[in-house]
Amino acid sequence: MAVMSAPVSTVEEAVQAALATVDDPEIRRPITELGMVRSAVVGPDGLVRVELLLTVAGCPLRDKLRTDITAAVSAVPGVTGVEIDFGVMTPEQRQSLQQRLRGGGPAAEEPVVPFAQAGSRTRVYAVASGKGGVGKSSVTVNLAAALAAKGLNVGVVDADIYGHSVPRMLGTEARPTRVEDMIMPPQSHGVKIISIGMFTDGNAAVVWRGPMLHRALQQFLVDVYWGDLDVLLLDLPPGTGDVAISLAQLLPNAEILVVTTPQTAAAEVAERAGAIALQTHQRLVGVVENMSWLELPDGSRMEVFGAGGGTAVAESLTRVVGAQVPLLGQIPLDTRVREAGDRGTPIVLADPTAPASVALNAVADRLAVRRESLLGKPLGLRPAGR
Ligand SMILES: Nc1ncnc2c1ncn2[C@@H]1O[C@H](COP(=O)(O)OP(=O)(O)OP(=O)(O)O)[C@@H](O)[C@H]1O
Repeated sequence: MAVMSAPVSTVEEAVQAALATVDDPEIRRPITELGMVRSAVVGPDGLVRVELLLTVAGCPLRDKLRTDITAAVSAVPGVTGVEIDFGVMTPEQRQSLQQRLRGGGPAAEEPVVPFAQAGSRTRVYAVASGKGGVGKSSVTVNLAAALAAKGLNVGVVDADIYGHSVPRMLGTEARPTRVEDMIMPPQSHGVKIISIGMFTDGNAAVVWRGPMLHRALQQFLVDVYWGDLDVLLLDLPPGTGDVAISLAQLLPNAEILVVTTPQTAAAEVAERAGAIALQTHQRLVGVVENMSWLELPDGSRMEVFGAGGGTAVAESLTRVVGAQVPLLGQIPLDTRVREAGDRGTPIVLADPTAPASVALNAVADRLAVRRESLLGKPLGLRPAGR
């Protein structure tokens, strides 16, 4: 009995379906949806020729695309081999991709910050500290990694003009790529990252004056393709300055998370952060005390930097703003926090059972709650007994 080969159209459909499972590594949407598959032809011998259009010439992720496409298409029954020809999108094709990513509409006249729109479901947290070196960036990257590990879509804007240590702490040296005037953020440990350091060559000390900084921040929020984020964290420079004011203008709905050590001149920090929040009408989501104590081998705690700073800041802020500002957590001093950061894998991922990780995860849990109000929304209740 002759063996019937599957009709070609079916194989072609299956190849299309297989291609639709391949995401562009940067944009994280199916290549078929992005208009990147120019053609996919199945030859009579079962050899599939795919013509793929890259968004930019010399796309660094070309090999990854090749591997992913080959794996997906080879798995289709009837396919004997896969050949991929790479081309590059024309400016028109890139423009139409950009429009598709922006939701169909033409580019707006006025830059629109998606997270500041009324319907935005993204919770925005600006992580601030009174002074440098208290572990603001460490807290930011650990919260980001913890939230991503919980399955949330998370982005981080590293706006710390003095430090920009976020990419290193999250283990990426990748540079963002551009599609027309959209910027694709690198991703690491499931977190999308844009850092002010990615736009300055090497470690060149750049003097960021107010207007320039405002434009940079605006670009990070408007031109970066963040996709649908659940949480956006911003690592602010220490102290209060131009960035805080820009932030308030660009993201009036951002909530401020204050990081302090037990020793910090609590009243002073609280007063300053509180005054800014009052001026800008931003909500203070809470205080994280970092470097709270060092656990000694006998289980006792050594309070290296004193005690009570976090509570004092939270109480003082509560008084200043007239609304409850909670102490969200106390993170112990632990050399593993620094080592994990230096290695590019935050401690919440590298050593999830360490007390510092447990404390950071508990803070992340409190921040993970969706901003959506329940008013007028279906509650999705299940029948009793299920
Ligand atoms: N809980 C902790 N235990 C041990 N080391 C820590 C802890 N938190 C932060 N560190 C270390 O302290 C140093 C300063 O932390 P980090 O860079 O996060 O602070 P920062 O407030 O963001 O500083 P800046 O704003 O000056 O960049 C880093 O080397 C970091 O690894």
